[in-house]
Amino acid sequence: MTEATPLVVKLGGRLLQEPKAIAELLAVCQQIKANRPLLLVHGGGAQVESWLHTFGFVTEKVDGQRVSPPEQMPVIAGALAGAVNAELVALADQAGLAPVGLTLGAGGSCRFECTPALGAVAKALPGQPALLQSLLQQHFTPVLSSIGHYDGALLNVNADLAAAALCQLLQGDLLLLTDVPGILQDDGRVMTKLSAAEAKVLVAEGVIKGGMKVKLDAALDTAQALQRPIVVAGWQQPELLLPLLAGQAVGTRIYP
Ligand SMILES: Nc1ncnc2c1ncn2[C@@H]1O[C@H](COP(=O)(O)OP(=O)(O)O)[C@@H](O)[C@H]1O
Ligand SMILES: CC(=O)N[C@@H](CCC(=O)OP(=O)(O)O)C(=O)O
Repeated sequence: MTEATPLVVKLGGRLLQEPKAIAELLAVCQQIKANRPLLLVHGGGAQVESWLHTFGFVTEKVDGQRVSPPEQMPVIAGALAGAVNAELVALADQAGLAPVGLTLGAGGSCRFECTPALGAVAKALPGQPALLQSLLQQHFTPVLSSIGHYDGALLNVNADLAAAALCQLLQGDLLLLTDVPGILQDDGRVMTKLSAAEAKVLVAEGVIKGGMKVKLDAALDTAQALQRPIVVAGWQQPELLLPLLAGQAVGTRIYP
């Protein structure tokens, strides 16, 4: 990965429920930020699930994406753009990252392509880079939730797809951190490399599915758009992130 190219790191929601792991990861982020601009994008699917149940809603996912009726959006946004974003900003501040909490629509950073079959769900597309570039130039760390908006209404975007759009916007590198050490074969081993053609076969065989299929789509789309590999890796071993960024075989590198 090139020096001074912005790095977009996506954190899955379950990481934010592990205080020790998030503290260790943010300490590594501080080291990364000493060398290159850093932007964090977070999920929070587990937190959304818990909030929706507390408010008496039933919720389901279709192909890894949450069906989001508009009447559930205040709760979904309350969890993602409210509690989870504010908590991550607080922890990132403590770690010295100078964070700025934002949603995807801030400064027109993303545009949105709605998926009406799933309710208020949308895919994010790259929009205007000026706000994020200006924050990065001033050494802030933008911290984005995956909440968007269109026509005055809130939208729920899968956080991997949100990170992909932001990475394409900034022509950056993308690191998708999740609760498994990479994309796994059916025997449980991590695949160190994966091409678009190989991925197609593994999806057809049902080896890659659900949330990992969405992550794979986000990675392939970005790898194709920027003609550079995208990494899916685990957050459980933050000590491997600096070697990963130095080019060592950690997690799964996805090639266009
Ligand atoms: N081939 C695969 N390799 C690894 N994980 C997979 C695979 N297929 C499906 N998964 C599932 O995808 C999950 C990661 O996606 P997701 O739950 O959306 O993570 P996150 O919340 O970090 O975005 C894994 O925990 C696993 O249950
Ligand atoms: C449309 C859609 O599926 N939105 C996701 C947004 C959060 C997310 O992606 O969280 P993780 O990264 O922790 O899975 C959701 O509601 O769960």
